[in-house]
Amino acid sequence: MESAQGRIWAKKKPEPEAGPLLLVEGLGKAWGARIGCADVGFDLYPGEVLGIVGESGSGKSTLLGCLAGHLAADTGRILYRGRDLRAMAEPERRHLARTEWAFVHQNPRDGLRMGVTAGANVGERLMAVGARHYGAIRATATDWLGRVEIDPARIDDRPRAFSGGMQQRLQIARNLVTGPRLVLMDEPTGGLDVSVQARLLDLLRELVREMGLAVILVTHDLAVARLLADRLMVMKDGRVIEAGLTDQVLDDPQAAYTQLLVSSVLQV
Ligand SMILES: Nc1ncnc2c1ncn2[C@@H]1O[C@H](COP(=O)(O)OP(=O)(O)OP(=O)(O)O)[C@@H](O)[C@H]1O
Repeated sequence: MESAQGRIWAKKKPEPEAGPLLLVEGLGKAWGARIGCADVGFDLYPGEVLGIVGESGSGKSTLLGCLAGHLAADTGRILYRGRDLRAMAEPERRHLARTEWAFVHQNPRDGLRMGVTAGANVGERLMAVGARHYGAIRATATDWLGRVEIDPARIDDRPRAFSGGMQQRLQIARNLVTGPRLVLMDEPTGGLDVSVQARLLDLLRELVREMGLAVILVTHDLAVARLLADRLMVMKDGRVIEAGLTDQVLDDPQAAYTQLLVSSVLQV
């Protein structure tokens, strides 16, 4: 997308759509005799943030991996804008992942190319969706570094010269620059100092709102879920045991397990 100024803009508000962006039904994956996740179902509308919480081993990563196509589910349907991802040919799915989806890893090293500059980390995503004009790509990368509060003067530095918080912000810029509709996030603030986490959460909240992103956010941190998520799904032993509006689930949990989770009796 090129504006009159020759810049590439990624601030894309999704046009209103009738149905959910994502509709998941009966999703399951076993690891041998062990349940990874089972019978998971939910919907997600444009602009909505769905938090997935639960203790370690409850199936959050397995579910996210199945949604992202990193893992092959055994059962169920994943309908993205009405099309079943599990029935989609791999090249088409990859194209979708590149153009409409994004994945923010807990460890920025998993989502960045550490051997190339910050500018190239952002710019190569634009090139992957067809941008070719070097000046426009660099201008957009510069804009995005500013948006994620990295000094644009550091555009030619490699990510390994950045702090953990800066690396995570760079990973976010790399993911959002192409204006995806759906972003999967796996513990995006995990492993960061509390003060760094707080600023990153503010930044994520602003970007999600401004870009109208739909987000699936896996976190074990209920404070993070409270800040970012509109709705919550609580998982235990691979199954969804409670779901609802975030405030409802956290302030008035129905399942005994959620009550324990909220009262922090459980170590999550
Ligand atoms: N690669 C694997 N091989 C075998 N079993 C696995 C594998 N990955 C996950 N599991 C099992 O699947 C179940 C769900 O694990 P999963 O990692 O999805 O939970 P989680 O909620 O993401 O945990 P955490 O918060 O610790 O990442 C667990 O019983 C786990 O032992």
